[in-house]
Amino acid sequence: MSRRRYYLEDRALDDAVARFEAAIERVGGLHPLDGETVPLAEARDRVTAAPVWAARSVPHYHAAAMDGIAVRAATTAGATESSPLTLALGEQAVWVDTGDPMPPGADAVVMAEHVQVLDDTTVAITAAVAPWQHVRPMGEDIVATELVVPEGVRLRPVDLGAIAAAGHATVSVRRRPRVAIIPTGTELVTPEAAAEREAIGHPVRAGEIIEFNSLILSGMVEEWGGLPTRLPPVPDRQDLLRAVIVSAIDHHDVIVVNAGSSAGAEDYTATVLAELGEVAVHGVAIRPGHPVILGVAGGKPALGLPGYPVSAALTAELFLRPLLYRLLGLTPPPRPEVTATISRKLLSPLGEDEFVRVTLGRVDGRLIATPLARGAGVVMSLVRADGRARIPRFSEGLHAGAEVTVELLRDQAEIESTIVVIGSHDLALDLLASHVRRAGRRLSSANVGSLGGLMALKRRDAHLAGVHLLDEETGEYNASYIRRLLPDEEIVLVHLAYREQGFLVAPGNPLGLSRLRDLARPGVRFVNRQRGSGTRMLLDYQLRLEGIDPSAITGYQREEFTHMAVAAAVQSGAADVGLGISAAARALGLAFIPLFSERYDLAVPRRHWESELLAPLRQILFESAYRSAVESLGGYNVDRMGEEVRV
Ligand SMILES: Nc1nc2c(c(=O)[nH]1)N[C@H]1C(S)=C(S)[C@@H](COP(=O)(O)OP(=O)(O)OC[C@H]3O[C@@H](n4cnc5c(N)ncnc54)[C@H](O)[C@@H]3O)O[C@H]1N2
Ligand code: MOO
Repeated sequence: MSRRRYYLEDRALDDAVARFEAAIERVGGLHPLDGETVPLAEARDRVTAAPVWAARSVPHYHAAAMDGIAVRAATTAGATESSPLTLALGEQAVWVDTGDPMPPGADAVVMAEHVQVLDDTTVAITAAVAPWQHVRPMGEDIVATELVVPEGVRLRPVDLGAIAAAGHATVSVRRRPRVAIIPTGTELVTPEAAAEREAIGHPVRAGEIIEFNSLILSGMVEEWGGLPTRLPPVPDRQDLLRAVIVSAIDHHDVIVVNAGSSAGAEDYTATVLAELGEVAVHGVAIRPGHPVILGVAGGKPALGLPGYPVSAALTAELFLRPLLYRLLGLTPPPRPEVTATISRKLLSPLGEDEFVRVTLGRVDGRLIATPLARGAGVVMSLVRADGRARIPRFSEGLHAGAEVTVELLRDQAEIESTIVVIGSHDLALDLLASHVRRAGRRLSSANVGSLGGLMALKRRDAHLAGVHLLDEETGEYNASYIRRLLPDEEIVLVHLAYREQGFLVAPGNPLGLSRLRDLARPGVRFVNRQRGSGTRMLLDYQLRLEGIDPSAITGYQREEFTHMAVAAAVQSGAADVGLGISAAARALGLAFIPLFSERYDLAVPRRHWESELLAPLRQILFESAYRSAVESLGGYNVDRMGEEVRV
């Protein structure tokens, strides 16, 4: 068996699009789909297939616009507060309500406020009216035959209202492009099957993956106006994949196969599409999304999107979205763009257009773009993204502080209400993000460690930093670092919580570990955190206090980079004990032996601390709802939350 059948191409993005279009032309091209008539109540977001002309006028008769008396304007001349004019009811004046048809001969309405009833047959008016005053003449709103909405409009609620007013009960809209979404991969388990298995104690195993790309892709198709069919995952077998695609071709306008796009032994997408039509492109010089396949199958456009979720979503946006718009007779609208300052250096390979997801927030008047994780498998980078920066293929990247154009993926108003937090990550901060939302703020946090957070404050890239830095000389938290790193800034150091650090051990604590000194016991295998991490500083400080020699600890040299990695080492049995937070123990079902309490603070430049933007946050720190939510995370003490600490 040859594992690598061929090498992927490296087509430039515009060249790839041109080849894809040429292949579609060869099978007859893409034409706007036929119109279909639908009831107005079902037509929201659909695209008009023809102009809508008014079948009648609105209003379709002259209508009183106020409650009062309908009159001939000429008969009211000279009436004022001081010299009222008497009119005979029935002859010169007729009572009308707003919306009533005007009686024959009347051309204006005197508002009830200017009418005094003298007796059953006469009224006095205290104001004159001009012709057509307080009347909505026929056709004021819509004139029969006028254009209500043109062809190619995505119908909004107000459009539907106007179409109904203009005398229609239905509207002709383009048929929605039907898109077959075919996830492939023997390892895929539907979310429903995974939940059922979890419930009966057979959770998904290593190597099995919950199938979620089809949810992302079908949601995107719907947003773009298409009608997705999410097919069940197809195992990696060429005959099965072929059969599913063949049957999908008959009932769909576009075929999307997800995964099996690269050069693995079980990547059949390109082979099958080539059998059923033509592969015009396999491999585009973009990142992520490189192995994308573009072609036709059974006379329909067919795409093989890479399996990694970020790659799948990006290639759908680049190559599928324009197709759907064309089938709807539309040009895809460009996304709104902003210019932002990139907060970190971004290296990008020459030769590829790279699309980097960023978060955005306005700090000191500048829009700051912070790059998110770049891995194509990190779906959370899509969840967190506020925008997407494109690093062109002839660029090697951006230096920190450079200007970058960002396509917006979120409403700009929401971005403007964002509190930017950079620093050490903590669950209490995640909870804070939920609580500030109720006050109309958004908290976006980037995890770069405590020192990184303080450096971000120095560069004015963040509103605040989450920090837990132990001064190993004095045992003091945070203040000395702030004095040293930010000597020119007035920083408010606000206490958030004490959080427990302790041993992460196997359930039941089989080795009976309870004190720091136990790490030096023979036969105990430790797993350490990397130098520079807050947890490592805490360990080294405590070892020194207790006079324990690190070289007596088996495994002291073995370093992991996160709490979760330490917990995983203990869970797998590769180590007996590590130092970390209780949340990591809980996540992997380990036991937790609390040992120390470390202080986690927020460092906030005073001008931000006192800003309108942070006002809700200042308040939330004193609300029992937030405090008790943090406490129920377990392993936190919130007694001094909100206290300002001397720097
Ligand atoms: N030797 C090479 N290996 C890879 C290359 C390459 O050029 N040469 N390209 C890499 C790149 S870049 C990408 S992107 C991926 C694309 O791979 P496939 O399209 O063949 O996809 P899979 O390998 O089947 O899956 C990748 C990854 O994504 C998960 N996945 C797949 N489908 C779904 C789904 N519907 N829902 C959720 N997750 C899904 C899958 O389990 C894998 O973890 O190839 C690289 N390798
Ligand atoms: O090009 Mo792949 O799509 O980066 O992960």
